[in-house]
Formats: sequence, structure tokens, C-alpha cells
Amino acid sequence: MASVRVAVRVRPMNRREKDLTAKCIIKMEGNKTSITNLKISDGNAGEVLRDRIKTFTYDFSYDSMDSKSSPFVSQEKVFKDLGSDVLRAAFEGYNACVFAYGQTGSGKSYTMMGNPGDAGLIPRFCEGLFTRIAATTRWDEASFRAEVSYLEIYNERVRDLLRRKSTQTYNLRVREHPKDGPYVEDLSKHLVQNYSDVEELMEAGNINRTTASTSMNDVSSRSHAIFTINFTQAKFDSEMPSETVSKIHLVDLAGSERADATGATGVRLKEGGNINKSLVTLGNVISALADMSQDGGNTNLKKKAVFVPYRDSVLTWLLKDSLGGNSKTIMIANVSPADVNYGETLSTLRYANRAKNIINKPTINEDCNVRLIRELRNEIARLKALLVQGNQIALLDSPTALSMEEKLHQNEARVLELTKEWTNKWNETQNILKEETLALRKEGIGVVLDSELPHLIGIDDDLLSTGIILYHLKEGRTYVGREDASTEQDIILHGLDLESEHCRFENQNGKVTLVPLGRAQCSVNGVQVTERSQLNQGAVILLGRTNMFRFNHPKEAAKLREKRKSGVLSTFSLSMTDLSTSCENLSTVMLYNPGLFTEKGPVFLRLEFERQQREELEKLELKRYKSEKLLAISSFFCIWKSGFS
Ligand SMILES: Nc1ncnc2c1ncn2[C@@H]1O[C@H](COP(=O)(O)OP(=O)(O)OP(=O)(O)O)[C@@H](O)[C@H]1O
Repeated sequence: MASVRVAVRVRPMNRREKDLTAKCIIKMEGNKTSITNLKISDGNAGEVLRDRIKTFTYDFSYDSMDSKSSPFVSQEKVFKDLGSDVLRAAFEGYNACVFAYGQTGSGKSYTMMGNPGDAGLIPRFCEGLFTRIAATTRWDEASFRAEVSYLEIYNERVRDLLRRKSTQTYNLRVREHPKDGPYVEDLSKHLVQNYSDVEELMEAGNINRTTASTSMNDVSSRSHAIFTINFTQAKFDSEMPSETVSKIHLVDLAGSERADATGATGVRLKEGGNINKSLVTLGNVISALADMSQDGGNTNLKKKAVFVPYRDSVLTWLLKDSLGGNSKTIMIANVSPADVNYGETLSTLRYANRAKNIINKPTINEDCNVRLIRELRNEIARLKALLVQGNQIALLDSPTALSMEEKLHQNEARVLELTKEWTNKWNETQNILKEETLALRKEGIGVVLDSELPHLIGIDDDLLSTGIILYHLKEGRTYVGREDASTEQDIILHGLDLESEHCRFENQNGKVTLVPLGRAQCSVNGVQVTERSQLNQGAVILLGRTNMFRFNHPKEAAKLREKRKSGVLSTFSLSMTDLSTSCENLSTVMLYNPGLFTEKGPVFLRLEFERQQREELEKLELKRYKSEKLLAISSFFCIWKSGFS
């Protein structure tokens, strides 16, 4: 059990407030924050005077009004107090959430994201995460995996701020997973290997948010932004595998005045976006949770189940765990120091005061396979203890002791096997993803494997194979041949007409060529090649009779895409590099290339051509399975999560 921790932060006077010669009404001392109502004169006494100054106590009260004053609290101090707690929670395997609440212009985005050269909590947290990962991996103590997503909720609709091709920007569906709870369907998740990866994504997401705000009139003050990091950590703890997964939500809420439904009439009501359903519901959820914890001591009320309206809004539904659930949560209430904002500031302070009462139930999120190993180990220890006891009272020969011993051995073997499997899968995944040239991301229901280097993708003719194979063609030579070749081959293949030393690929300064060796059968886009030939993006390569590949050259493809965008590249010239056209070409080329089949005469040529065409059709059919295969990749990379269940 842990209460939601609450911090209040007051920003400097802004230009508008200074122009209005506004007076400062906020005072902070230790963890106390006081607000003065200047409309009540300090000449009054008793009750009335008490109403003039209201004081609240929070976990932290941050005075950031004047950088030259001594109590001034910098971005760094806020991170040290709050951000480092979130970091600790992530490495311990807890979920965590920080949300910034306050009226428009009160400093929420400044606190969460910060300004250039004055980073806020989110960038500092991410930088801290990778600094700690680097320190830990240097000693080989653990392995990590971090994924980032960034979304915006505007008018109860969810938008992915990191979707590369932003065709479907708004209206992603919120669904509920039976075990993991509410989630956004189709939200892109991006694997990040270092802080600069995160920086790039943050920047792209923030630009997306700002671009939308210019066309939608001040969207940022009306929308909620949720930056989420899914963080997995695997290590051996006293020879015991340990794998934890934590979800960290960092939330910049809409301006809190949007929650004020009472003052909304006429134009404001019609404007819809002004009254923020998510914020109204957040208030109701906080109230219900606060009531629940306060009524906890009252035995009569304890029995009455308090209804918490999580499902009434997208925000509260997505943050269900962070509010009263499995998470270590921090609320930062941002306020203005000026008397002109008295009403909004007092309401924020009250709101924050209420949030203090929310009790969460954070637990370490342990991977279920690792939990199984731990449980089996405990069972082994118990059986061993029982056997020792049995020994002492000379029961060892009894059938009970024997079956116990059998069970013990079974369990030990299972633990050994599970631990080995777990270690292999995790290491394998980590090694693949450590390759700087490879990145995995979700797009829609698919998984996209991005590679920077030229590569071959296997187009497998075995209908039962479900994995996708990718061979990088690194700078220099890559040899292809059979396992029984006298020299070591980089890519080992087998199949009809495959020579033991078949061919080599040469990648020199970004130019990739195929060099057949001896009389080896190699064809590019259906044309047999006997000499060195340069490969272009999208080429279909056939080695022997059965090993077919699609050649990808990411840099060339990027250039072609640019040309296509600017109209320099015609559809015709592009079609020459396109896979499907290449396959069609292949059949045509075969018809006009009798050299391929000279020994057996024209009938054989026709039959052979028909057979080849059938094969091509099958291969094209295989392309239809491509998306299923991509999903198979996803299961390959995620197998460590579900492999044992
Ligand atoms: N503690 C602070 N120190 C210095 N400048 C600040 C501070 N807090 C806020 N500001 C400045 O005040 C302005 C408004 O802050 P910010 O954009 O963070 O408000 P907001 O609450 O996120 O507003 P909105 O709801 O419109 O998104 C910005 O120019 C920001 O740089």
C-alpha cells in the first residue's frame, strides 16, 4: 500500500500577470503551501481572517518563482526528488506514473518536458534510465529492453503521436486485455537502445502535437499527452532468474479550467472541447478513491462498495492502474503565483489535497515464467527438507520417500530446463536487437523490422516454414554455399542445384554486386547471370532452383522514395525495381531465354516453363502469407514472454 505522493509547484509571474501588476499570493515554507485571498482585508479578525490565508501540506512544495531567490527549486531538484523515485521504481519492477495537473499556462509542460537547455522530468528520466542501464550492463549484471509510445487524448479520441505514416491519426480504440488491463489498440511502440533514440521520438511526438495545435486552436491546453515507457529487466539474482516488467506513464494533462463544467454555458458548451470529459472524470475518480480510503476506518461504510467511474473517460480508463491500482504514482500540481488566478489556484490546491488520500497497491511485476521457476525451486527446497527429516527417522526406503525423491529429481530437471530456455531466449533476443543496424517496431497489427544495411529476405518455398530470414550484406564480401564447402560460408543454404561454393555478394561503398562462382546457377529478376552483376532495390534473386530472395537496399530505397515524392521517378522506372513486376518479368524472361534449357528441346522447354510458372504462382501466393510471417517474427521476438506458458 502506498499513498499517491503530491507535489505543488509555483512558476514565475508571466508577462501578462506582470502587465496587470498582479500580486503574489502564494507562499511556501517547508512542505506547506499557503494562498492568500486579497479580497479579504487583513484588518479582519477571527473566522474571516482565517479565510484570508489557507494553508495546505503536501509531500513537496516547490517554489520556482524567482531563480535568484534562495528557496528556488530548479528542474534538477524536481528530478532529484521525484524523477529518481520513478527510476528506482522502474528498476525494482514497479509500475509508476507522474501526472502534471493545473490551469493552462501554469507550467505543466515545462515541468514534464521542459524547455531547450532546461530539460524537464521526462527527458531527465529517460537519460537517467539509459545511464543506469549502461552502468549495469558494463558489469554484465543484467539485460534490458525499453519501448516507448506517445499518445494524445483530445475530445475523448486517442491519437498516436509517433505513427510514422500518419494516415490514421485520430480515433484509436481503447480495449481491455484480460490480464494486462486497458490498452490502446494499434498504438505504435518503439524499441529504444539509447537516450538519443528517445530524444528523436520525443521531438517527433512534440512536433506532431504542436502541428496539430496550430490547426486546432490551442490543442495542447485541451489535450492530454501520455508518454509511456515499457521497461523490461532480466538478470540472475543469486543464480535465480529474475525478469520484471514496468510500465511508466508520464502525463501532461489538459488545462484544469476545462474541468469546470459548472460555468459552461452557451458558446462554451457548444464548443465541446472546452469541457474536458476526461478531466471531469479524473476529478470524480480522485474523489471516489479519496472517499474510499478515508472511509476505510469506518466499519459501517467499509462494506459499502464505492463506485469508481474509471470507464467514464478515456484518460481515467487508460490510467486505471495509476489511480488506486498497481502503481507508484506522483501528482504534480502546477500553479500561478498571481492574485488574478486566485480561483483556479485554490481549486488546484484543493484537488491536490484530495489526491493525497488515494491509496495505491503497487506490486513488483514479475514475469510468469520466472515466477514458475521460483515456485518450483521453493518446492524443491521443501521436498529436500522433508527428505532430510525422513532420513532422520529412517524412512528412506519407504515408498513415500521414493516418490518424493522422484518428484524432487523431476522438479530439479524442470527448473534446469526452464532456466536454460529462459536464458537462451533472452540472450538471443538481446543479441539480435543489440545489432545497431536492426530495429523492430509495431505498425498496426504488423511488426516491422527495419534494417539500415543492404540485406536479403528469404522467400521460402516451404509452405510449412513460418519464420522470416534476413541476411545482412555487410561491407566487404559475403560468401554463399553449402555446409560441406571446404571454406567457411557466411550464408549456408541447401537445395536443388546449389553448389558447395555457390556465389558471393560484394558490398563496396554501398554498391552491391552478385558474383556467381564457377557454373553456379544464379539469376536476377529471372535472368540468369554468369558474371558479376549489380543489384538494385527490390531485385529477386534465385540461387540454384529453390533459394529465392528479395534484395533490399534501404539507402537506395530511401532515395527512390524521395524521387517518387518529388515526381522525378516515373511509375514505369519504379516498377522495374518492384518485387511483383520482377516476378512477372521472371516468367516472361524464361520464355525468351531458351539458353536456360537448351539440352532438352522445345517440349521440355514448354513443360519446364509451365512448371516454373506454377512455381512462380506459388511464390506469389506465398507473398500473401507475408503478413502472417511478420507476425511470426513478433512471436519469435516475444517468445521469451510466452514461451513457457
Ligand atoms: N518553473 C518555471 N520556470 C520558468 N518558466 C516557467 C516555469 N513554469 C512555466 N514556465 C513558463 O511558463 C509558460 C507556460 O508554461 P507551460 O507551457 O508549461 O504551461 P502549461 O500548464 O503546460 O500550459 P498548457 O495547459 O497550455 O499546456 C512557458 O513559457 C514556460 O516556459
